[in-house]
Amino acid sequence: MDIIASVFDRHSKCASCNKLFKLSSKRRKCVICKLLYCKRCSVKESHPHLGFLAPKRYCLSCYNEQPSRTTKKKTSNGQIQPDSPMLQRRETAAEKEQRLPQGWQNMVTAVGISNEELEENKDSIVGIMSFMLEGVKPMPSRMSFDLTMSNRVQLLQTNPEEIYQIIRKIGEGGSGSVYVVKNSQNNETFALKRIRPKNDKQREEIVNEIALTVLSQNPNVLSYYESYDYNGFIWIVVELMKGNLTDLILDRWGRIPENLMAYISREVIRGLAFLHHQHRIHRDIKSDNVLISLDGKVKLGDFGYAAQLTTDQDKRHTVVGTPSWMAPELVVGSDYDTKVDIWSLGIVLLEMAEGEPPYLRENPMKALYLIASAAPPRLQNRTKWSEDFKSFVEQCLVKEPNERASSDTLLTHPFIVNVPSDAEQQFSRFLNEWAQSKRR
Ligand SMILES: Nc1ncnc2c1ncn2[C@@H]1O[C@H](COP(=O)(O)OP(=O)(O)OP(=O)(O)O)[C@@H](O)[C@H]1O
Repeated sequence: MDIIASVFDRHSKCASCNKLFKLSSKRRKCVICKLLYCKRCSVKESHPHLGFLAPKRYCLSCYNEQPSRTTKKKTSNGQIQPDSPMLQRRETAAEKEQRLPQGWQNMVTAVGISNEELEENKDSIVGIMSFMLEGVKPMPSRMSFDLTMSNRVQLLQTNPEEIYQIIRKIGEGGSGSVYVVKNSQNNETFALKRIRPKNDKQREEIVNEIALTVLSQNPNVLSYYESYDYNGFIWIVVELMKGNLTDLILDRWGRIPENLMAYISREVIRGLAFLHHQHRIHRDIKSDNVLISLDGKVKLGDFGYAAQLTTDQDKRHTVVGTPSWMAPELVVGSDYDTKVDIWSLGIVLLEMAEGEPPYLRENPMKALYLIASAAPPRLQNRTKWSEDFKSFVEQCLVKEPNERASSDTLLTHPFIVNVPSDAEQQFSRFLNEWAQSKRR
């Protein structure tokens, strides 16, 4: 009997309050410090998927010490190791609110929620907002990114011309030609980019471009279908668009209504925010790489210069891109990050308003010198444009990258928040009228 009692009626001391409690199972142990705690001095947390089948218990101090983002776990021998998201302490509404970008309230009122409703339901609205802006992925290591890349890029070795019939050539890029093609199996049309790599390095760059396109699939990024490695060429099949923003700008600059410029900017920033959340830089944002379709869609294309930041290399310093759109920190060879895309977006806005980027007519060397040394460019005609538009451009074109707005912050700027709800249809009508006028 004594033996049975000792098994079923063992008592232990709580490591926090010293109270004796009945030890019925190991679940009284804090999973972090491994000491025993009574019910009052510990927290039981359910597994997000397995629920009560796999709960974990933490003592209050280990539970509260967990920083919500980079949670670390103490092992029994006192070492610190990265932890699973499950161990993260739940953030309070006030903490969540602190993480929201400046001006988030504008975003809420823009979707028709009044200030009174916002005050009344602040906690739940803050919860929704922080969920929407969630999605910032942890930065991968070089090794894990290379592994993901090699798993996701598949180059078919068969002849693509057995499936894709070339209809006509769209254009010629620096690296290859782009064609409209028709898939003979389903009669759908696509764009096909055909490149003949000159050497192994260029081949590697093309595979990098494909990988970053594949990994960046989003409604504001050109859709990717498949690629082939056949007959000395790399063939990349992507969604067919009407053309690029440059074509529209060359014809209609200064006459694109401001609300449509805001819509185009919003779509570009949505694509950028998605890339930036994954610590990816496009590095060649310019009107040529913003593709548009007659149904009003706006997508980022050409990932030829895109780069993935990793824990091994969280900044870049290689000077790549197209001179007039390059950010000052990139031009001077300093370390740079995702903020270079924001500068380039500011230049795209100047293109839409004024027809071309600053310094386009200068010798490229002089252009780079001016970007680095002159005051940031601004919209020339100060009376023609709204305060919101001018302020938006100014927030993109800040020379100091740390002071330049991020893609998340720009999404909450009034210029973007006030984009009309039918802007996509308006843009589609505008493009169709433009296409018709060109046909005449
Ligand atoms: N998916 C697509 N749908 C429609 N047109 C496209 C598509 N992709 C590219 N184009 C057009 O084809 C032309 C050549 O594109 P490409 O990306 O090769 O040019 P590029 O940007 O000059 O190239 P690179 O940056 O490699 O020098 C451009 O006019 C571009 O707008």
